[in-house]
Amino acid sequence: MSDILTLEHVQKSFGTKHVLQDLSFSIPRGSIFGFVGENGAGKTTTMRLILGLGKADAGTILVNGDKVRFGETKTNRITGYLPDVPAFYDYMTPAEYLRLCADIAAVPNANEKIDQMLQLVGLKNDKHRIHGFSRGMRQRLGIAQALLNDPQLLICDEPTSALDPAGRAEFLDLLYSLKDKVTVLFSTHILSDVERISDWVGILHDGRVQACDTLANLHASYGHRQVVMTFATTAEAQKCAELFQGTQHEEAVTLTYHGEYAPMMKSTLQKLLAANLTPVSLRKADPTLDQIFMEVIKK
Ligand SMILES: Nc1ncnc2c1ncn2[C@@H]1O[C@H](COP(=O)(O)OP(=O)(O)OP(=O)(O)O)[C@@H](O)[C@H]1O
Repeated sequence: MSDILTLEHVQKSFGTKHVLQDLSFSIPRGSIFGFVGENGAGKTTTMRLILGLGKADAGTILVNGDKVRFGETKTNRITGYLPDVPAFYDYMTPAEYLRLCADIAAVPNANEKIDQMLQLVGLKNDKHRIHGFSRGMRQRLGIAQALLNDPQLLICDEPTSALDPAGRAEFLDLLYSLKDKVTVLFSTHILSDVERISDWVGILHDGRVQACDTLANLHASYGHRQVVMTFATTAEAQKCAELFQGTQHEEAVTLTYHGEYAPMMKSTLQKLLAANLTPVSLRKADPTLDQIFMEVIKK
């Protein structure tokens, strides 16, 4: 089976508010899946349903082929969870805290495992207590805790939103380093984080996953692919803009294209040579995930 998680026609309302209207998507095993949506789109609600912490009004959720049932924790044996604001006993050292979690979850070879996890997330096994930890260190301790039971699926709810840029970069590198060990589902509204480490993306909007694909396929299906050329003179830029029906701004010309870059650029360069036009710079400008996101949610 290639999908670690499948949601089919999941619905969830709070009173009259239909948060999840018809949610269907799957997460391929081994991927780093970026679950994106605006604030209030329903990302946390979805994660709580996957963990059996909330009750869906309709639909099916399968983790590793097993049905998730509200209040039952069977599927959580293979799931690790990092909540948006992880809570710890601040008076403990990280090793003491992990020891407590390992005891509760009956993790075998706990001492060895705790050392491994602390090393993995870059925390020291020393006397420092959690209350002095930065947010980034807390997130990393949260990952160590979530990985204690060797999960197959790691779920992280907005793990980077409270971190500064350096802490975010560090945390994303850590998530990326887990790629061969565990499938990662992480929610965020920071699209550059998704571009940085995800290979799959699901875009949640209006209670549905509106697009779910590899990042590469989303780039191929949405947005305008563009090439920006600059010339030494505006006269040359104007000639180029006329030749390719591009958009000119002073010495720069933007060309929009469809399909593959290489064949398009070969024929563009041939036409430029034939017209005796020599760009002084040439830049491929593919759409960002922000642009793709805006296009998907406006559909
Ligand atoms: N227990 C609840 N009772 C009532 N409304 C709720 C409850 N939980 C969530 N909601 C509402 O459901 C909607 C989706 O919330 P959710 O926290 O899932 O969104 P989110 O995508 O995680 O947003 P954020 O990025 O702000 O965390 C919000 O409008 C929220 O107010």
